[in-house]
Amino acid sequence: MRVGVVGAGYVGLVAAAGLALGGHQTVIAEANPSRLARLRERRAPFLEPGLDEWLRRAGERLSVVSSVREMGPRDAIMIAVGTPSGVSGQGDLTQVRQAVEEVVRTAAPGTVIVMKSTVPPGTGRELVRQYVAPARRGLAYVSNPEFLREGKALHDWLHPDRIVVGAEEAWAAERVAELYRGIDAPVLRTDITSAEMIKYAANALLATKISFINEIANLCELVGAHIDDVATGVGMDPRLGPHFLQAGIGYGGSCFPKDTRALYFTAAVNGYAFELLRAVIEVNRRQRIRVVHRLNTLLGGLAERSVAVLGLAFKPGTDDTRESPGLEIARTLAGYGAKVQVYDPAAVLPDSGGPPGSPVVLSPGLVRVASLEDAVRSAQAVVVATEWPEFVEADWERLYRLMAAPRVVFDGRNCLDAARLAAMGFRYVGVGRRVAPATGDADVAPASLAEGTGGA
Ligand SMILES: NC(=O)c1ccc[n+]([C@@H]2O[C@H](COP(=O)([O-])OP(=O)(O)OC[C@H]3O[C@@H](n4cnc5c(N)ncnc54)[C@H](O)[C@@H]3O)[C@@H](O)[C@H]2O)c1
Ligand SMILES: O=c1ccn([C@@H]2O[C@H](COP(=O)(O)OP(=O)(O)O[C@H]3O[C@H](CO)[C@@H](O)[C@H](O)[C@H]3O)[C@@H](O)[C@H]2O)c(=O)[nH]1
Repeated sequence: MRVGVVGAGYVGLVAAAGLALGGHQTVIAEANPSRLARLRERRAPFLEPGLDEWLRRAGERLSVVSSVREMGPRDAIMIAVGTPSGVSGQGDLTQVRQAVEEVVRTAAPGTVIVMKSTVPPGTGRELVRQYVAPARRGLAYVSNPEFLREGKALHDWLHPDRIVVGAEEAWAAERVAELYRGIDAPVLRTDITSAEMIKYAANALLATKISFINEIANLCELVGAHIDDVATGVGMDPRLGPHFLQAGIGYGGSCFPKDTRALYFTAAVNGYAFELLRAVIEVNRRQRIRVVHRLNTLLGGLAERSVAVLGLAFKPGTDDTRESPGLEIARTLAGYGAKVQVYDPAAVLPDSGGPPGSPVVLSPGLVRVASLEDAVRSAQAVVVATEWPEFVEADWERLYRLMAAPRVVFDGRNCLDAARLAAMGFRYVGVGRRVAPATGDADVAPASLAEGTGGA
């Protein structure tokens, strides 16, 4: 088939490369000049393991243009543009509206418009009414939400749990299912609005699991239970499952924060107060503040204290810093007068042009440094915000020597060996984790259990 893709973000680019490798003649339109330049060199404009290789392998079957009108006639055009949070938390549909308008204006009769962007339930119906139906050119609109994860996007493209196709016309749904020929996954046919809702409900439920386990972890600290064992035991029930029960400083990224807010907003404008989702969002916000509260207690204040924050990417395996917990915590600490050094092996900050080779001052009191050692040197406390292997496998004895007293390690991802670090003399603090007191250091466990547990 001749396929077009609008927008070369994670979803658009992975889809375009995947469709080309699946045998479709694919053209991708990207409006951002720097992203476009990278694509023309067959390089992905962001970190996604294996994607450069896919772009090379796609060869002639994948071409790159700067706008929708250069695409030529297509059987299907996928829209994969951004849907960020608007000022009130609603899904900002500016890019989507513009893309749909361009497609409707230029597409050949009979083109199927495939919505890959995450748009609030009800959006597709409105777009059809406003743009697609009045064009009267036999265009069809299909909702086809995407469930891939950053860092594992190629695997997820090839092995999706399901392909959701929300359509009014059977021929259009069949054409979309045909795009995925060769991919072994169940195809779920629904109406447009239900397909849109599936995407939000899935993300909201995953976010709920995270906030739930974080609240259980906070409670573990108060009653003296160990979240690692609790999560393992809970996850052994197949009705609950072991996934998304990792306690820590909460979820970040380009999807969960904005999609939970957008669903909450959609409920609100439809006259429904989605209380459970409100709590999920609030718990996630507090989880980040708790770190600041805990350090404030353990360091006897924050002003002039030296803190290293390790991890700016919202999770390992990506360079994406959208809604990064580490970045927010670092900014908050600096705002309270701490001297904060941040380090991340891959993260790209939009305003500083990428990973630095030398220290970059991000704002007063907040410096991004180029190595783990530089970050922790003279730091009184370290916050592990992203569980990069470089941090998990670090020589913590060496880091101990570089740091200054009281050598607090706040393990925001529960990814370090708590007992080992405590035995080395660190003041280890996890999220819902009990630490056995090291010999001769009996205050480690009570301190990590007793302080900062009030829901900041
Ligand atoms: N990032 C993910 O892991 C993920 C996973 C599933 C779903 N989604 C959803 O997919 C959508 C895209 O998110 P993303 O993170 O992949 O992308 P993104 O927001 O990083 O990038 C979107 C791209 O579209 C381009 N663009 C916007 N309007 C355009 C136009 N008219 N013509 C050409 N290019 C245009 C922008 O320049 C930008 O490069 C969002 O709705 C998101 O919620 C994202
Ligand atoms: O048990 C867990 C699991 C995840 N996280 C955090 O949750 C965030 C999101 O993680 P993940 O889901 O792996 O990353 P994304 O790439 O944002 O993918 C999510 O968001 C995408 C965009 O909608 C969806 O397509 C995916 O299915 C959905 O997993 C990250 O900050 C993680 O650190 C936790 O705190 N605890």
